[in-house]
Amino acid sequence: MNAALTLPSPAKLNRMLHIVGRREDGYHALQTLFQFIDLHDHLTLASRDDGEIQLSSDIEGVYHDDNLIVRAARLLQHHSRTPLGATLAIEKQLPMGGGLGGGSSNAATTLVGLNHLWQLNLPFDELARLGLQLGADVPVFIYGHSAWAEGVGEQLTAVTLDTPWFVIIHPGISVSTPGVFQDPQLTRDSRPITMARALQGGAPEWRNDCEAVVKKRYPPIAEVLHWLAQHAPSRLTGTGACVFAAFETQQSAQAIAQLADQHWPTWVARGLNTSPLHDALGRY
Ligand SMILES: C[C@@](CO)(OP(=O)(O)O)[C@H](O)COP(=O)(O)OP(=O)(O)OC[C@H]1O[C@@H](n2ccc(N)nc2=O)[C@H](O)[C@@H]1O
Ligand SMILES: Nc1ncnc2c1ncn2[C@@H]1O[C@H](COP(=O)(O)OP(=O)(O)O)[C@@H](O)[C@H]1O
Repeated sequence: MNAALTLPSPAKLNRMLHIVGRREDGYHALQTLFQFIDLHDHLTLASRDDGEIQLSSDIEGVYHDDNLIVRAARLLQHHSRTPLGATLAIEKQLPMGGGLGGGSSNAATTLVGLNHLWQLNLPFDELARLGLQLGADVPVFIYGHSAWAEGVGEQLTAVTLDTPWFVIIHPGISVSTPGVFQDPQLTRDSRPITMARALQGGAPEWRNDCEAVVKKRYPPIAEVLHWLAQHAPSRLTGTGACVFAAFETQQSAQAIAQLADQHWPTWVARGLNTSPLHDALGRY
């Protein structure tokens, strides 16, 4: 194996998420604010000359060929027609299917990392277009900046958000994203707002339109939202299952996290405006 790159693959939060329509293909038009947090997986990538793509570490419950890391590597290999392959290893910290975007982030880190390792020099726009084939949230992880997103999340405008400390709680169950989007009771007609309005923050704009349906379908998530709301405004990220609240200081976040941790897996993480992936890549 040639020299390896080890890169972080961070999580995101949806600070707010509105559903403003439904497209003809059944996908929903969103307005959302994405922010990265300093919680991440680690992906190690090494180039190989035989053209093989191998993920050397398994993720429980995900077949090798279905893994977004493998799919992203194969997609880039095919697109660029490189004769090179890669050996990849993932050290997973982020819970799967928790609304933290771990799978999309892994795909983005793979695309950005292999673009560097294989010396393809493809621009981020091209990687983002490729990444969108793998998941709606991949492009934001490619560009690596907090963003206002529209469409299905692919129309991105970089923004600068406040960077509080977040308490993030996993209610211990997984949410079916298609189930939430198919629910007849889902709010899908929120009035579109401007980015400027969204950036003013605060209620009523900083809400997640998936929350009502998710609470109805998954009582344990309703319980966590209710518990956390006793301490600070609590919100769902993406379609869940994770729930978060923002705190001004690390100490205040840690105090609440200690209480939550007695019942549910809990993390304290700082909000970021640039992705740790891009910070790390700059060091290579
Ligand atoms: C809504 C978000 C916000 O970040 O939720 P999270 O996945 O992060 O929780 C994402 O954009 C989700 O993106 P992603 O996770 O890639 O969604 P997919 O797996 O492609 O979607 C699963 C299914 O949900 C529905 N779906 C998804 C996204 C969307 N904008 N409209 C939809 O209707 C579609 O039925 C789709 O087949
Ligand atoms: N490398 C990967 N990491 C996480 N999930 C993956 C990966 N590859 C495929 N998946 C699949 O994608 C699903 C969504 O994962 P994830 O992106 O973590 O959740 P979410 O979209 O809720 O934030 C997982 O349940 C898993 O089946």
